[in-house]
Amino acid sequence: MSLRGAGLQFGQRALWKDLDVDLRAGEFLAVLGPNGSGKSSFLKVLLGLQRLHSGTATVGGRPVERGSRKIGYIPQQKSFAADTPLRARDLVALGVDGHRWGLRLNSRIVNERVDGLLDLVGARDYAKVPVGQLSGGEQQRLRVAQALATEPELLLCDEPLLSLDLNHQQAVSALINRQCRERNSAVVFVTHEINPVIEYVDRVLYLAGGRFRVGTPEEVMTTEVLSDLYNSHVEVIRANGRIVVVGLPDATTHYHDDAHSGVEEGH
Ligand SMILES: Nc1ncnc2c1ncn2[C@@H]1O[C@H](COP(=O)(O)OP(=O)(O)OP(=O)(O)O)[C@@H](O)[C@H]1O
Repeated sequence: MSLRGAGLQFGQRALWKDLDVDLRAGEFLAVLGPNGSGKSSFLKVLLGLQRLHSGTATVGGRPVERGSRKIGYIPQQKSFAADTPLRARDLVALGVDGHRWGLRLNSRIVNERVDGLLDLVGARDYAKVPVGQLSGGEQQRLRVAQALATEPELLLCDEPLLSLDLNHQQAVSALINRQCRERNSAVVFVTHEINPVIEYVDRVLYLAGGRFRVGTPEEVMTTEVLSDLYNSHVEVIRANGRIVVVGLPDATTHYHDDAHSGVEEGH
C-alpha cells in the first residue's frame, strides 16, 4: 500500500496533507492520534470509501478500489441487532465464500475452513449462537475471523481491541501479528493505545492537529516529537517496555499510554 502526497480535507479543515507512506508485505503499521485526527478516514481511503483531496493511494500497485478481496477489514465496533438472523459461524462463512462469483466452494471445505477460523479466535463454543445474542467482545472476535478468511494482502483494523478483555486483547493482537509475520499480510492497526501491540509494531503513523509523523516507535514516540505535534509540552515516559504519554492537551480526549515511534517527516 502506498500513499503519495495524500491530503484529506473536509470543508476548510485539513485532516492531513502531503502524506507519503509505504507499507510493505509483512509490515505492521500502528496509526495513532487523538479523536477526530483522521485515523478511521485513513482506513476509508484505503478501502476506496473516501476520496483523497489530493495525492494518490494504491494497494498492490493499483489505485484503491471498493470491495477488494485483497483487503481484510475489521471495522470499528458496532453491535449486531439482537434479531440478526445469522449464527456466529454463518458470519465467518460469509468471509470464506461470500465473493466467489456465485461459484460455491465445496461445503466440506468451507466448513473446515470456518471451523479453523472459529478456533483461531476461540469462538467454537458459540459457533451456533445467533450473533445478536453475543457479547461485544464475542462479536468482535468473529469480525477478526471474518477479516482473516480471505488471507488478505492488506489487513485494516479499526480499534479491533475495543471491548475485549485483557486475555482476548492479547489473543487477537497476537493473531493479527501472526497473519502479518507468517502470511506476510501488511497490517494497518488503528488504535488509541499502543501498548497492547507495542511488541509487534514496525512503524507508527501519528496524526494530530492536521500534522503527522511516520517512523519507528523509537523515533515517533518521544517527548520532542509529540510535543511538537501537539504544539504543547507532553512527556513520554517508558517503563517496562510500555509507553505512557503524560500531559496531553485537555481537548485531547485521547488517552494513551503508548509505544515508541520513529520519525520521518510529517506535517
Ligand atoms: N464524510 C465526512 N464529511 C465531513 N467530515 C467528516 C467526514 N468523515 C469524517 N469527518 C470528520 O473528520 C474528522 C476525522 O474523523 P475520523 O473518524 O477519521 O477520526 P478518528 O481519528 O478516527 O477519530 P476517533 O479516534 O474519534 O475514532 C472528524 O472530525 C469527522 O467529523
